[in-house]
This record gives sequence, C-alpha cells and structure tokens, in this order.
Amino acid sequence: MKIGVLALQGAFIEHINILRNLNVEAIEIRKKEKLNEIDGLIIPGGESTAIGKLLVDLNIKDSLIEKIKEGLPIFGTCAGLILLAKKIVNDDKIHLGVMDIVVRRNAYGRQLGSFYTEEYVKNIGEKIKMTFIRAPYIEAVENNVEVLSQVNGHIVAAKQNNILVTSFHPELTDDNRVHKYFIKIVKENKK
Ligand SMILES: NC(=O)CC[C@H](N)C(=O)O
Repeated sequence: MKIGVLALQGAFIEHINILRNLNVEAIEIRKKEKLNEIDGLIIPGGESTAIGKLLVDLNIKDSLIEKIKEGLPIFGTCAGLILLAKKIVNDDKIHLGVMDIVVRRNAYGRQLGSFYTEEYVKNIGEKIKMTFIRAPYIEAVENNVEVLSQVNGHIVAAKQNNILVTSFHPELTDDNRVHKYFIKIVKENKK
C-alpha cells in the first residue's frame, strides 16, 4: 500500500512524516503520472488558491478529478477541503469540485483565525485534537455526505464515499487517529 501526498504547496511534509511513522509508504506527488502509483491521496492545508492554480499549471487537475471519480480514497485537510468542494460561498473559483459540500473560506475571521480544541469525530473517537489555522467550515452538505464532527455548531469533518475532509489539521497535533482512519479506508478499498 502506498499513499501519496499532494506536494505543491503547504503542509505536506507533516502528512508524509505521520504516514511514515505509521509504517505506511508515502510519496510526494508533483506530477500526474505519479497518481497511477498510489492507493490513496492526501491533499494538505496551505493556500487553496495557490494549490488550485498549480493543479492547473502543472496539468494535474483533470487526471486527479478522474481518479477521484474512479474511487481513489482522498483525505483533504483545510485548504484540501476547499479544493474538493463543489461550492465555496465566498469565492467564485471552484477547483476540483467533486464533493457535495458548501464551504466558507477563512470562516473564523482574523481574530479567531487559529485555535485549538478537542471534539468527538464519528467513526474515529472522542476528544480528537484539532488545530485550526485560518480554517474553512462546511455550511451545508448535500446528497450522501456524512457529517462526522461539529465544533460550535459548524461542520468540521465529513465523508462522502471515497472522500474524507477535515477543516482542521490533524497533522499538526500528536493525535494520529484521523490518519489511522484514512489508512483503514485505503486498505479496505484495496481489497
Ligand atoms: N490552513 C489552511 O489550509 C488555510 C486555508 C486557507 N485559508 C485557504 O483559504 O485556502
């Protein structure tokens, strides 16, 4: 089993390190050809506008959309969540547009841009450690999107078929349970 981490911009090293600590083979993805080698992909946090532009400039976007539609397990954190959304209420630009979620970017304002909390995440556990950095939240979900967690009434984790998203950064904590859950999804999909 091999998991890729999209490594165009943002917090990709942290995901690679967590996967390797969990004894999973992890590779950085910067070319569309590499998408054929992996059993799952993490789209990290960073700046969604920058990552979205690089996906187009490096000609990765269309192949990635195709892979996701074919069922490649995907885990998007923060900017990764924004990139996957079908609708962003405060941005006209849609990037991959594959998940039926309505997202608000920088949803916590400047003052509350970064904070830490612990909350229950369905399928994963109690008191999951959550670091938010200029985070989005999910305003609404459609079709078969499953809400996994809410913080102060806002959706911060969700899953639709092969796509898992969190608006927080589990890779910036010492809590690897969200990654373990994603690895389980990848393993089950490979069977
Ligand atoms: N930590 C993050 O990934 C921040 C996301 C960023 N604010 C964006 O809108 O793309």
